[in-house]
Amino acid sequence: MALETLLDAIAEQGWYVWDDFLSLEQVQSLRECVPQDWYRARIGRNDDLLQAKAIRSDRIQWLNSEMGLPVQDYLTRMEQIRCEVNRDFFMGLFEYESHFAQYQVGDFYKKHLDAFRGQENRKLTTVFYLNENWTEADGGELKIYDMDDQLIDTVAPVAGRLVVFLSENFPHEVLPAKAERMSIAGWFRTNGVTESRFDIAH
Ligand SMILES: O=C(O)CCC(=O)C(=O)O
Ligand SMILES: [Fe+2]
Repeated sequence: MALETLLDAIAEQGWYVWDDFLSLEQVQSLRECVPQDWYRARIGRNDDLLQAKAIRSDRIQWLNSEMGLPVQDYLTRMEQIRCEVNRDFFMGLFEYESHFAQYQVGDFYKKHLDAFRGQENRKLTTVFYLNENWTEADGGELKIYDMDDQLIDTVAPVAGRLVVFLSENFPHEVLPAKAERMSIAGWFRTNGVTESRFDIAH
């Protein structure tokens, strides 16, 4: 069962690429839920926009279950992963936040860690790709590094593929897209302390 393979890989190496997590049909119905009103992505809760633009240039829209059944189904699958990971690793993952991301031609996301300062409660990252007919000429690969800055893998953003990794352990970057690139990025979070404040649901 694929979920067990994911859990084994997280235990052994901390990351996993799950091909055909969803079928092309499911990808298509998710794409139909993608909203039109995008806004510029930020890099933290309190960052300034100019600084953010130098680091990432994609546009995002946070997922919510009112976007339709395919989105609800996606969130249900993430909930299953959350429960299994908690059962196996006692990670205490508390909730999941996720957004659609749209990279237009030239858009990128420079190397970063998802668990940024002041928000160390992002523990497990997921990225799901919605790009049918992706070819190498379309760019936008995800490069994953270890903490010694050694390249671990270069992942093509092909439709149906889910990438999962420990948020605190793997710097990564998105190479400039040469064609429109769509994804759902998400994070399982623990309850925690944010900027020295007890933070029960943020
Ligand atoms: O889209 C990707 O491949 C990764 C996106 C990412 O790193 C992020 O949104 O934090
Ligand atoms: Fe990231």
